Amino acid sequence: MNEVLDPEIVEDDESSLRPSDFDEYIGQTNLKENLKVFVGAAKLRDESLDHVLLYGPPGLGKTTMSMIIAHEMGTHIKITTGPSIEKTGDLVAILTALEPGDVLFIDEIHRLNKVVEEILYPAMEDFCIDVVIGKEASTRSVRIDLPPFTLVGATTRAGDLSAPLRDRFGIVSKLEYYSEEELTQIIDRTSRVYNIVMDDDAKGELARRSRGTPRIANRLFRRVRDFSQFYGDATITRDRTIEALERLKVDNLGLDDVDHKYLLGIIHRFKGGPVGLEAIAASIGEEPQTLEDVNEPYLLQIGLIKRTPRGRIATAEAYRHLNIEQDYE
Ligand SMILES: Nc1ncnc2c1ncn2[C@@H]1O[C@H](COP(=O)(O)OP(=O)(O)OP(=O)(O)O)[C@@H](O)[C@H]1O
Repeated sequence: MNEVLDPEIVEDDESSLRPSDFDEYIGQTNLKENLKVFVGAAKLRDESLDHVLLYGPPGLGKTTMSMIIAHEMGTHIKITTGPSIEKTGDLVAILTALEPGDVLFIDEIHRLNKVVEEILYPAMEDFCIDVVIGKEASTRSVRIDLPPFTLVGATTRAGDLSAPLRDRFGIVSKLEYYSEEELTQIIDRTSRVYNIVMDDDAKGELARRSRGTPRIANRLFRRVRDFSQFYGDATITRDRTIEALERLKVDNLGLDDVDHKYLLGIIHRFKGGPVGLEAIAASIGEEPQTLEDVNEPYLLQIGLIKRTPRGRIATAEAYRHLNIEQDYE
């Protein structure tokens, strides 16, 4: 059973697409194969799994993987987010309601406030918490034992985690962007779940334009399906896929409007860089944090930008992709 503790988290259309066990989870092979061993060994010892930290760009399957861990361990998962745990009392309430072996998933764990975070240290290490009760002169600290549980923390910014918190995770793993082939398999699975026929080359085209990210592949799949159904196609073809994606302003590398604004900003306003993130963000009216977490990792991965100590640079590849002549001075 999944229990969502944060009212801001909405179980959307995505939930029907989530793979439920290791075998259905496509890609992230290294992480998956290692977790199979750790889960299997914990089950043999009849213990809870050690705490797991998953980091990497959004939409790569951190939440999905934490649900699979709970499923494979034969336990329940409670889902919440760092910013929604405002007071120590909120966390104490969550921890004391856990059943033995439960998985507690905290998304955006880097956004936990310091005081709340400190409660987690003994909870993770010794399965206990110290709670202060009473008022003024009569305050005393009471130790509450917790059942053994597994904390799965997810973050897009592992670097923002404090060292004491990071060190308490026994398993730390980065999720990588998916290859075109893996995304094609994910799209194939999505088309079967939705019972929609899609040509193989249409799947390949969609995979190429999904920025290595399953969540984007599934979102774009739904939009392409809209176009195809609206125009009465029996199957989704490559031509329809390209037409739909062009209308959604997703180019042949999967770059969207914001990526284009970002690259054109560096090239036209800052002569190709180097330029600091804050300056680019201000010049195009976007949030620096979103650019850093969402846009830049993919642009770096496909080699359109470089990060140097003096700032971001648009590479020759970026000029070629945007069809702009590079002006060497
Ligand atoms: N390996 C995978 N195989 C098949 N589908 C996947 C896989 N990983 C993710 N998905 C699909 O992508 C969607 C997004 O995944 P998920 O919500 O787990 O990402 P996330 O990394 O937790 O993102 P965020 O941190 O932004 O919440 C899921 O609903 C699921 O349908």
